[in-house]
Amino acid sequence: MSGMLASANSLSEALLMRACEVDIIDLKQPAQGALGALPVAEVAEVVARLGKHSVISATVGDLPMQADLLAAAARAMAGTGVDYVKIGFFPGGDWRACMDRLAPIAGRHRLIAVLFADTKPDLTTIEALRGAGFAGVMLDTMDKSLGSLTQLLAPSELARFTGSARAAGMLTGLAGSLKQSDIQLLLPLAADYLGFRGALCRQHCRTAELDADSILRIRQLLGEAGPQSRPANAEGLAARANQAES
Ligand SMILES: O=C[C@H](O)COP(=O)(O)O
Repeated sequence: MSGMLASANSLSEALLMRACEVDIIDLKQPAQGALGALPVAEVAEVVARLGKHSVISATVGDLPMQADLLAAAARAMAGTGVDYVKIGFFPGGDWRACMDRLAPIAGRHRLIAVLFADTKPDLTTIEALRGAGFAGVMLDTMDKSLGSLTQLLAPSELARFTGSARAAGMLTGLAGSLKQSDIQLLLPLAADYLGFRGALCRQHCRTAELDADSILRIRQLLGEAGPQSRPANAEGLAARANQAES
């Protein structure tokens, strides 16, 4: 069984995600890239409003692989109190130096490394990430125009990724323009979570408005995770969101 990570770009989107009972509310600004960041103050506000009852992650942005820059961004985002800080490992730069610089932060906060399937990452990186103290590793896509993760990598390659991450004792996540139809294919891989943004939005456009029915449908396809009954449609959801607000 895999949980559902859903990317939200504001407090109001995060409240909707909570009402839909997603497992991880992932704070990011999709308009600013694959891992576009929200301002630290906005993330802190969402954590203050939802943090007690929700698991929250946040991205640090599409940053170049410069150790000092990444460490400062990770430290600032971790300071908001989010449960997980997601850090993209983009092509170029010195990954080893970045991991070394992030290791002391990983000792105090849960860091998730994001590798990009469309850059053909070397899976031996997973072992190095574990050594640096990262809590998890996720596979996503950098160029959203290339199609979904399942179009870029064969099931055997995805299984090699989730298997390596699990063997390293790390949390595993899969994402990258995933569609509802990808879920059945990915569930046997038993990643800890599947991540979504585009598929939760109108016209499957990751910068567009969220579509509550799509969120609920994906939640349903991933199986019942929470103890409460889940609203079945957008009207039930609106009632739940209003309760959450009050
Ligand atoms: O972390 C998950 C991502 O936000 C996935 O975004 P996407 O479905 O638009 O590729």
